[in-house]
Amino acid sequence: MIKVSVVGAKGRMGSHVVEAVNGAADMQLALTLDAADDLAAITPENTDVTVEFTVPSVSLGNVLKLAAQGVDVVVGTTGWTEEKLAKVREAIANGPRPDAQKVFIAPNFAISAVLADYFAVKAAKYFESAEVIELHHPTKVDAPSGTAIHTAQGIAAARKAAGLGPMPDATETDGGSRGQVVDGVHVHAVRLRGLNAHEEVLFGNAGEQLTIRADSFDRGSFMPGVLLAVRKLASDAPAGLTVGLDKFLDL
Ligand SMILES: NC(=O)C1=CN([C@@H]2O[C@H](COP(=O)(O)OP(=O)(O)OC[C@H]3O[C@@H](n4cnc5c(N)ncnc54)[C@H](O)[C@@H]3O)[C@@H](O)[C@H]2O)C=CC1
Ligand SMILES: O=C(O)C1=N[C@H](C(=O)O)C[C@H](O)C1
Repeated sequence: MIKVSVVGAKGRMGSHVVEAVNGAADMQLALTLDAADDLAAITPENTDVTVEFTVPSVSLGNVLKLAAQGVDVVVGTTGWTEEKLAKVREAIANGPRPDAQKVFIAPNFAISAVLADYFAVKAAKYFESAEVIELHHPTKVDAPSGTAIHTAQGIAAARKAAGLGPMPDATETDGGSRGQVVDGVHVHAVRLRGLNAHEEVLFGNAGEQLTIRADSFDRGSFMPGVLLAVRKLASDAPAGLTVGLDKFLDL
């Protein structure tokens, strides 16, 4: 049995994870923590893998504490930057299990979103223009979504590797309508009651367009990916920091 603790257990995602772990025949729920609880309660003795879904402002601190306690972590919380990832690598290197500690961070656990991201990176070098639109429930605290940032970064890297220059854009005045620019890719965020988590990647050439769209209608859509990551960390995932569910899929 894989002993799984959940941090952020009272939240929208955390409560789904608790339910999913309880429903998994090979897992046993260990501790469920939320804000104000002490992470020191989670140890390698009572927990094989901790799942962390909290808020971007606290997630790095949580992961650093858990790494210092030698606990393996699956992280779904957004807000990760290269600087924050570097701190996680440092915490692993300075922690009690530098050669065995595993931390896994995924911007998105839904297979539809992971594939959309993967296909977008593949398509990027064939198009002059690319923009990302993400659409979410209005209770989401961050914009743009972690997934949209990840997709834009992937598109930008693929364009750069293919030797593509900046995208055509004659905008001279912008009151904010062109969205946030992530590595040269415009990212737009919609917040609308009734939505859950959705992303569209638009690619354009003269006279043609490709649209890649992923829709998560229900938070249950993230759970197979979360459980897959827990199982991978408890078995053959490499030690160190791994980012992206695509690393655990046969793509
Ligand atoms: N990677 C993925 O597939 C997905 C990622 N997310 C991300 O997961 C995060 C959480 O999203 P939701 O569950 O919708 O948010 P939420 O606001 O419903 O839940 C957050 C929970 O974290 C708790 N919390 C706050 N500070 C804490 C602390 N210091 N220690 C422990 N718990 C603390 C809150 O009390 C709350 O229960 C967001 O960053 C969101 O973007 C959401 C859906 C899918
Ligand atoms: O807050 C959410 O809901 C989601 N957050 C993640 C993100 O920011 O990419 C994943 C998914 O889009 C749902």
